[in-house]
Amino acid sequence: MESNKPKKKKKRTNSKTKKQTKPTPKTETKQEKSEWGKTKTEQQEKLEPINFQNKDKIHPLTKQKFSKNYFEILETREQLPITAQKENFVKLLEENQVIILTGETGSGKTTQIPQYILEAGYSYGGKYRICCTQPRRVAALSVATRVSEEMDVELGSEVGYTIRFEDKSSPETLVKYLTDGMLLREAMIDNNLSQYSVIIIDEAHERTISTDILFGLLKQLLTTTRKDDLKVIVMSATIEHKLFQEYFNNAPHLDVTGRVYPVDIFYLEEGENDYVSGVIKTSVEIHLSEPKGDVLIFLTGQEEIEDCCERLYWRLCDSKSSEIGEFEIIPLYAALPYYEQKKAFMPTPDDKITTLQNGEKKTLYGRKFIIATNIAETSLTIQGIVYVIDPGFSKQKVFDPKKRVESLLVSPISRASANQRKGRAGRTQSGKCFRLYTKKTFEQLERQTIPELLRSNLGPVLLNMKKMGIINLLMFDYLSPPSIDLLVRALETNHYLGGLDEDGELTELGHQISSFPLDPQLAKMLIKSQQYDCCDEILTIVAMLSTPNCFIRPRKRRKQADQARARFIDCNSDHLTLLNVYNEYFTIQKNQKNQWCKQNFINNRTMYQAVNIRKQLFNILRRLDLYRKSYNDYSKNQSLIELKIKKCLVEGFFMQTAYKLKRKKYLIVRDKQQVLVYPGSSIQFFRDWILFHEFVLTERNYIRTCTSIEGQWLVDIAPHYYETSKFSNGRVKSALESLHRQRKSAMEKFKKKKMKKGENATGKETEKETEMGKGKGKEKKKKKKKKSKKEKKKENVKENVKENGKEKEKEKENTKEVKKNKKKKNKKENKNKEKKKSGKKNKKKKKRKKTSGEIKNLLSNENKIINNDEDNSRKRKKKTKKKKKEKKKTKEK
Ligand SMILES: Nc1ncnc2c1ncn2[C@@H]1O[C@H](COP(=O)(O)OP(=O)(O)OP(=O)(O)O)[C@@H](O)[C@H]1O
Repeated sequence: MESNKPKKKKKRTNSKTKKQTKPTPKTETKQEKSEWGKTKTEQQEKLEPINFQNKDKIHPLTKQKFSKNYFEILETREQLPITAQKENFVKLLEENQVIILTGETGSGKTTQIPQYILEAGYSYGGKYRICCTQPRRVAALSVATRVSEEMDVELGSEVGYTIRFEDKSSPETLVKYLTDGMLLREAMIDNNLSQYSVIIIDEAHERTISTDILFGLLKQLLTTTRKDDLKVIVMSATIEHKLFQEYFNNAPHLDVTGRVYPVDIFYLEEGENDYVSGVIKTSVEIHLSEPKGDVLIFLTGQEEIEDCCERLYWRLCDSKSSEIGEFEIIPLYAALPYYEQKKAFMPTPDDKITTLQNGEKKTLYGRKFIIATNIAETSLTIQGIVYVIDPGFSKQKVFDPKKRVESLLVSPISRASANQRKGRAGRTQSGKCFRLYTKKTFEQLERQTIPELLRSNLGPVLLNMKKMGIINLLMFDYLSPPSIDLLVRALETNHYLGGLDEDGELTELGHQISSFPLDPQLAKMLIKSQQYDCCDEILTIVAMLSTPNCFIRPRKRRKQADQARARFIDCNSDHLTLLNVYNEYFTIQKNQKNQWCKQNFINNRTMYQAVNIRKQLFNILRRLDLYRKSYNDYSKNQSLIELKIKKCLVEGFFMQTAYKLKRKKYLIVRDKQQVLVYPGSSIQFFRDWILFHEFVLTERNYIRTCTSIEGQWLVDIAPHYYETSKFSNGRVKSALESLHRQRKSAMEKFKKKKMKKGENATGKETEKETEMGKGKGKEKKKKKKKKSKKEKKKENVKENVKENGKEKEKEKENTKEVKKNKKKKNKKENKNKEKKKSGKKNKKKKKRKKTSGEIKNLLSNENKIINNDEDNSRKRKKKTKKKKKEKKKTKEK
């Protein structure tokens, strides 16, 4: 991975073309033929080929001498099967707008095609870029690194990459590798993708949501705004090219045959039940008996990989053979930070030579075992990989639009995936692929992976599509159209969330949500956090939720791990437990963090990643002017902030709630699915209402990462979602009805108290009552508000908690009821007069008792906030006064 090329100290001076570094869209292009497949534009006549094989051996871009490394790599590049097709490809590109390119794994598509396009002049003297998408971050990064070496330039200059939370490109960049998700995000800002002259969609067989939406978007651009000056190439080793040819108006197909090194495939004779044990057994056999070469193993997820790493380590150590070669076991999955992922590309341990009992000398090979998810399945070349072990499974997203639940299921891979996995061997030398299933099983696998668009929750991507200017989502030209159910559900959830208005148009909130590379629920939580005065805490929680589980629970030390974890636990909330972990981690000194993680059974990598993500999210929040430092100090005022945090969680996740049936057994609110709280949850007090982050489908239905909430918050924060008319009869409906009733009476009482206070202040109680009843007291009320500072504060806090406009509705309802209950009120008011006489202190106590006893819901919590806020502000004022006095004294002295 690491470049052997000596690092340049000085920046090179740019050639003439370099002056036009910042790519700008070409606006004046005259088209001779606008028909697809055969276009020749004015631009194409202006192609400026770049000659990398000039006689002077001077680099055409850097204007420096080529390095030695360049020529060495050039030799291997020239042996790639794609080299024979170079001229053919360039000619096809000249004549067509779209090309479908297929070719064996390792034939040179990803690394060579962008270079051919650049050499042919499609950067138009540096005005345009060529980009190549990858479904995975690690692939984008490693391929960009390789191509920068092949082109003999620094990574980040002429060749760069952009992945989520990381951009290594510059205005000089001519060839850019980026994830398909990042290209989509770019399309949200620049709908025409005008900086690119050629867009390559690589690994098209993966059919990720982003790739599929890009297909539709590019097709639209090719017939409208970019019909004259954009070219698209669709590439893969394993696609059904005809499907793409038809979709892109009979675009030509170019197939690159042949590969450099062969790969032998081995199947099991009988199926393997426990594939992880199968992997360990095969790995040990390879290490003990196979010739030199590293091993790449495919498993389904982080936990499985970490577990397998540990088991394989002990199995190799316990190996009966007296001596074995050095070995290193390296995990590789998406959540690892880059410096950890890079270990997969580091050199293999050295061989050892041992003398056998009969005096013979034997070489014990050093070996690397890389245990990866399917992030290593496509585009990657890891030098030294000779053996691939493929158990035939991966985790796949499955969304049920009726139940509204998305889960990751361990499922059999497709034949296309199996061939990609095999293709990770035989890239720099010949290889072997051990499939831990029978040949018959292989033949029964699906040909292609089912497109993600057909089996995922489209909610997160929908706002992005809107932002890209796709007006009618139902009529969008999908390569494989998703079901109406999926689309309607996505529209509906975004509408409930407030991202889309009644007409399906993006709201201001929707625009803000789509600015975050997050699920809309998480983004909304972040946006709303300012309102609840807990930006810092929510930033941390969102960052922690965007990383894998931070708690480690090794098989042999589970008890110790659980004891260590207990320190962080919040008995009512997994979210707050995560916050506790992060807060403590943050206070630990940098050089002691690793040790602290070990002691506390916390995954250091996860924490490192959370810190990084938090920084990025903080920057976005600040850029949108939505960040406000949390006013209260969490460590000092925990219960108040916890309340605010929980309400803020409800702002994002009010659609993911459940109602208690039995202890750990809940019913998902809208969909009536019975679920259990995940066994590892921190929650110990199982309240009536619970909010969850994830639905996990294993042999049972679980909800994971939960927080106990007050039901009243749901009807207060999302009354539109919790309208009882939307629920069928049952427990949940009757619980909600009772919540709505409580809410009404709570508001009524709240109103009354407000009124009473006002009346007490002026001594004209009955007058106000009647005026309020008639709805004429607004102006007088405003004047009184000005008089009373305390009341003002209360209202500010209350406004924060309520949703826009809801308060007005509540007031209307209340004024109607005030009329009806006039007589009752008068009686109570008389009682209150008596209470006032009995002194202020008693009065306060009684009020608190009354509210806590009668209203367990929102109102009591609001009052708590108000009271706490008041107390805090009083304390603060006292403190500042004291400080001022002290300062004065010191000055006087
Ligand atoms: N980092 C690297 N180190 C050494 N050789 C490499 C590296 N990357 C690529 N190669 C060489 O370049 C060849 C072509 O790689 P490339 O990724 O372009 O193939 P591909 O056709 O796109 O394969 P796939 O379909 O698997 O993505 C590899 O087979 C390998 O020989």
